[in-house]
Amino acid sequence: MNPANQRTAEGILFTDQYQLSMAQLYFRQGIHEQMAQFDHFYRRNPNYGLHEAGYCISAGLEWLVNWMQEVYFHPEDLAYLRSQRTRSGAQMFDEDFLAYLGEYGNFSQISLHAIPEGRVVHPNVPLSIVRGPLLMAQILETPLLNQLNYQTLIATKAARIREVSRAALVLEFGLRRGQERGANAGTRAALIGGADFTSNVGLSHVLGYPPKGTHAHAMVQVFLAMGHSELDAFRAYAECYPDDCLLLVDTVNTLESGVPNAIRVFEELRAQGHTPVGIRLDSGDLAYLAVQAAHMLDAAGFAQTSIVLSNDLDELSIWQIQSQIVDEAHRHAMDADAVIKRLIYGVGTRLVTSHGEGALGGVYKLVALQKDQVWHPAIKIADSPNKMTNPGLKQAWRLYDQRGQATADLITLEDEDPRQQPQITLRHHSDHSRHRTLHQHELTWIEPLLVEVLRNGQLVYDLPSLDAMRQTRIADVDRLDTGVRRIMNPHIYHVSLSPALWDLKQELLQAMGK
Ligand SMILES: Nc1ncnc2c1ncn2[C@@H]1O[C@H](COP(=O)(O)OP(=O)(O)OP(=O)(O)O)[C@@H](O)[C@H]1O
Ligand SMILES: O=P(O)(O)OC[C@H]1O[C@H](OP(=O)(O)OP(=O)(O)O)[C@H](O)[C@@H]1O
Ligand SMILES: O=C(O)c1cccnc1
Repeated sequence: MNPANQRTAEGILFTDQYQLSMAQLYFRQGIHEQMAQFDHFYRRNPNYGLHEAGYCISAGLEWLVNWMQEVYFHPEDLAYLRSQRTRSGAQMFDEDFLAYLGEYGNFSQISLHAIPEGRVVHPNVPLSIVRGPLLMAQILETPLLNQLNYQTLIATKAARIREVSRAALVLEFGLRRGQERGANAGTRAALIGGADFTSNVGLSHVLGYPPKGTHAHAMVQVFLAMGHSELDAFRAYAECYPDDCLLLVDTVNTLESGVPNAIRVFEELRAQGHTPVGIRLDSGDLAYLAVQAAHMLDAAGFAQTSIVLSNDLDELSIWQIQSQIVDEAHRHAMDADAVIKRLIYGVGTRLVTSHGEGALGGVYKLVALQKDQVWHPAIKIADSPNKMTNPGLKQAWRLYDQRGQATADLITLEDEDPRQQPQITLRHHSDHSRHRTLHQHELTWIEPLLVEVLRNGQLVYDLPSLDAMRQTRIADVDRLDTGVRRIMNPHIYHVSLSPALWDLKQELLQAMGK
């Protein structure tokens, strides 16, 4: 794509045609500046092939906000819209509408509340709430969903990989397999969700993180093709990077050639006063080979070296590898924890492509419209109770029990504050027979989840650093019951409605004859 086209495709036209069609209709009706509120939420946790996840990790907000602050209808965007024709050949978008977009077609009147990046989030809870003139709030639907859905999906996958990897480091290796440039967003989300570092150089630079990496089979193959040996290749690498020497040992034969050659080179480095970093295994039975290699490295006095494992890994294979390592280590009278602690998982394809579940189904629904200065709640009727939206202006809260563990999320109307209520009733979002009551003394903390991010287009929130987002994620995951954290068959975390919100929903449904 040439740079001019790229700006057009990634600017304000990074939306669906129907948003623009509706925008013109609102303009024609004279309701385009009527204030509207849309909630963004998802209905179920991703299912990565091991049953639904127990939670998600929110991500993508900073990039969305940056985008919203940058884009507007450039003259060439308007010229393109001017060139669009209806079936009868008439101009699709009228001049007065285009002139309006030219003057007001930006997000400077939009206010945004959102759950910060790195936080644990749950189905049906508004992750972001957009309030602003109907026309621009409508156009925002597609780009907001695009950015928040993907990064949240990948951050969640990374959190699951983090969960099973325990003390081992996780490196994100997915750039070559990601969905083209979207892989950059995937890298960022993976770092928020659980990867410790990435091999993606550009993104590491953008985020202020050191990129990490080893070497590929190609380097050893080059030496072999030139009539040299694997040992020559390793020596050349060690000479180039004496203090960063991490060798891929499976090009020829892992245990017969790769590991012994690496040990020879490590001994040479040690003799010169350098500390070798480790080896990488990229094929075969990674648990068996990791323990065998650890045994050989220990015997040669390199117990501190790392062992990187890669090859189509995901949370399930890592889980299996960790458990097999316990057995393999036992067989060699080795300390399994010590082996696991020196492991580094390089995870690419299955992380950035979210293997098992290719998309997060986040939606953006109109929940209120202002008329004559008064907000009127809106609801979307659906055949399935699960698909009915929660109407009105809202806030979301997290309730922590006596142990400080998150026990439920509660969605209330905007003017409700459960912190002021002696007892809190939690209603199931669709089943009227299911509710429970909590008293304040049963809780240690009631936390509002949404923060104000944009007020009339102005940033009013201190965007946290990547480190801060990761600390947030670690603290939030720690406050989940272990049952909710499980990577398969997790406990269902309760997301409830306040009685006032429940009543409003019922009122609207009845008014619509449901
Ligand atoms: N101990 C293990 N437990 C669970 N999965 C593993 C284990 N070791 C490797 N795997 C996974 O098994 C899959 C295939 O391993 P396999 O042994 O066929 O790799 P390979 O020999 O490198 O084959 P290929 O050359 O086709 O990549 C990979 O996804 C790898 O991550
Ligand atoms: O398996 P992933 O989780 O996607 O991790 C990234 C993979 O990319 C590389 O393989 P590739 O076959 O592309 O090149 P190589 O010659 O370096 O092995 C690397 O060896 C990993 O196996
Ligand atoms: O540095 C590595 O080992 C690496 C980087 C990208 C993909 N696979 C491996």
